[in-house]
Amino acid sequence: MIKRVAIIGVGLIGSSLGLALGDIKEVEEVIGIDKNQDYLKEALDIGAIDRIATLEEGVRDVDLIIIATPVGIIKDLVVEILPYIRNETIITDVGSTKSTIVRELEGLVGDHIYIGGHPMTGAETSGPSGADKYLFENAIYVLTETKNTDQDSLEKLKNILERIGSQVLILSPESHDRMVAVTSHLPHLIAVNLMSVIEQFSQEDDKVTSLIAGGFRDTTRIAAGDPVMWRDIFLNNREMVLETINIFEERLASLKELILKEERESLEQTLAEIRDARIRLPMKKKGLLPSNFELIITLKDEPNAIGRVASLLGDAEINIQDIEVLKVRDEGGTIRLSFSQEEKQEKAYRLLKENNYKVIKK
Ligand SMILES: NC(=O)c1ccc[n+]([C@@H]2O[C@H](COP(=O)([O-])OP(=O)(O)OC[C@H]3O[C@@H](n4cnc5c(N)ncnc54)[C@H](O)[C@@H]3O)[C@@H](O)[C@H]2O)c1
Ligand SMILES: O=C(O)C(=O)C[C@]1(C(=O)O)C=C[C@@H](O)C=C1
Repeated sequence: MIKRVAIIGVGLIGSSLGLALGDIKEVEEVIGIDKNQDYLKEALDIGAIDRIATLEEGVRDVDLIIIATPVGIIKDLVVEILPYIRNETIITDVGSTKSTIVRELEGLVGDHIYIGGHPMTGAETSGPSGADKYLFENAIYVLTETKNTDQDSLEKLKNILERIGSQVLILSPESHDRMVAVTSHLPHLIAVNLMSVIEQFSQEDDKVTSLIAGGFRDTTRIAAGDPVMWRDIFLNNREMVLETINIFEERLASLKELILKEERESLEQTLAEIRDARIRLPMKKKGLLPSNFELIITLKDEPNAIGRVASLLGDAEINIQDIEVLKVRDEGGTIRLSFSQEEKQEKAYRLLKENNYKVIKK
């Protein structure tokens, strides 16, 4: 049974895991280790960890060690802790890339147990201030399996991750890296590149940014992500990322060609095929994407309008996963609420209707 957990790196993912695991009855203690003292204090204040420890002392007598630092230093940290830990302690990490880390660590850990992990959920913020105990609810959590994987430990880890609401998907490190190159790493690169284009335009005319609407916001949110984390991801999954960039460049070149040659029909047909593929994505089913169940609510322009919605749902113990202001007008505004499960969306919908809110499901 996993009773004591040490988290190395109490940033966004580490603290979110601390909050979620701390809620499990059998988990008696969550220990926080970090090089950043402010983050450690913050993690302690929000209840993500029960106490702060040094690397050497914190990992000595725990059942599970989670390494939640940038990818580039995971291997060195594991090497550093090996002399202090018990053989049966499970070591895992949450790094966004897996092949290199798993290959290197499996060669290094000897009789110790290491299982690679990667939660397919997150945010563009860093540190414990953005931590969310519901981050893993209904989200895919990848665990890697190789011929060296200890099956009992894999099962134990899978079990505890399911207890915090994740859907565990077991993959080889290589297929994980191939898939995330296109679902996560390429999107980040595109967001960053798009952001750099608007930067160039806004240096010529600063009014450009005032024309930003939903499309730009939706496609660039992740460009605010931590540069160290993303540097490590791109360099660690270099080959796969380069392969997806090549495919992206080819696709962009053919779209460019259609526009250049004013090929109306082909352009429309290509756009229609891509739109259909986007609509077919399993966004609302349990699948490779975290579910996203949304409500759109129109509010009157009055003080604390959003606060009242939040309180109404909070009092009914319905957790709002995300809240976004879509439009603000003189007569009021529109907000979008996201929930992690369809049942929560349904419960919130009924409650808001009963309280005479103008609300639609998405
Ligand atoms: N942010 C996301 O959306 C997301 C999602 C899934 C996985 N990940 C992965 O999770 C890991 C952590 O990302 P995050 O978003 O929580 O970043 P973060 O910056 O919020 O947290 C990283 C933490 O690691 C600590 N750290 C760095 N070097 C350290 C060292 N030598 N010793 C001890 N602590 C050290 C930092 O002080 C910080 O608290 C990364 O490997 C990232 O690839 C991130
Ligand atoms: O910001 C988010 O919403 C995320 O899900 C972050 C995200 C992603 O976009 O794929 C970023 C990197 C991680 O390794 C996993 C998740």
